Amino acid sequence: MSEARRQLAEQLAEAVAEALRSDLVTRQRVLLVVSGGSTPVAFFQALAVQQLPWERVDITLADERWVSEVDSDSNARLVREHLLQAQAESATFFALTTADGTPEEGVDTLCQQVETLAWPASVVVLGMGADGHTASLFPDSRELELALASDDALVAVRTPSQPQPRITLSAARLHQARRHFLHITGEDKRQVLARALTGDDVRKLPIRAFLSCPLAIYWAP
Ligand SMILES: O=C(O)[C@H](O)[C@@H](O)[C@H](O)[C@H](O)COP(=O)(O)O
Repeated sequence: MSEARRQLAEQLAEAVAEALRSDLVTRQRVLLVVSGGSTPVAFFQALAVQQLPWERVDITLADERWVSEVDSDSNARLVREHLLQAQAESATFFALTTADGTPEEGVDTLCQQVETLAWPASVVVLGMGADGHTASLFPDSRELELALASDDALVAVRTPSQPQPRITLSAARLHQARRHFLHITGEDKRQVLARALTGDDVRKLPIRAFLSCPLAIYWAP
């Protein structure tokens, strides 16, 4: 990893930890929503060693691949291996899968259970793909319009560009947060973000759904 990306991960971890500490002054419990993929690993590792009352922190995912938690593609596995460690080990993690065979079968149960978390989230940390997707709001997904419009907390998603079915927090639920961060790296994603900032069709670049509210963009080359 480049020094710039390591510094970015550290700075994002410090900002997220400070946001959680600030909300913990007035709230008994707080919620952190994180994204999966490959970018967050260094951020997770830097956040895990931050000093704060992690036993009062709920953590869940912005989205999940509908796979077993032992699968290398599992975002829950990524969180358990890199974030629920060190000081952050005592946080409460809410995974976005059930024993059901498909997200369509599990989504209603998860929609009920997810309400037990400390909404509105103190922090949502979004990633972004080269196609402008964020969470599992994919431009080529049949469920994109539903996920952009639904008031449900979670939506089951299938998309040709991804090997597994997915479940995602809806845009509405992702918007229900006090702070939003976008964590991206590299020139390709910088160019996609630049396009997203200049256009308005959210169906082509779903990250646009989060460009009309304050968004702290953490980018490094
Ligand atoms: O489940 C996921 O894949 C993530 O939640 C997804 O939205 C991710 O943030 C982007 O795909 C970027 O992924 P990378 O960090 O691997 O580029």
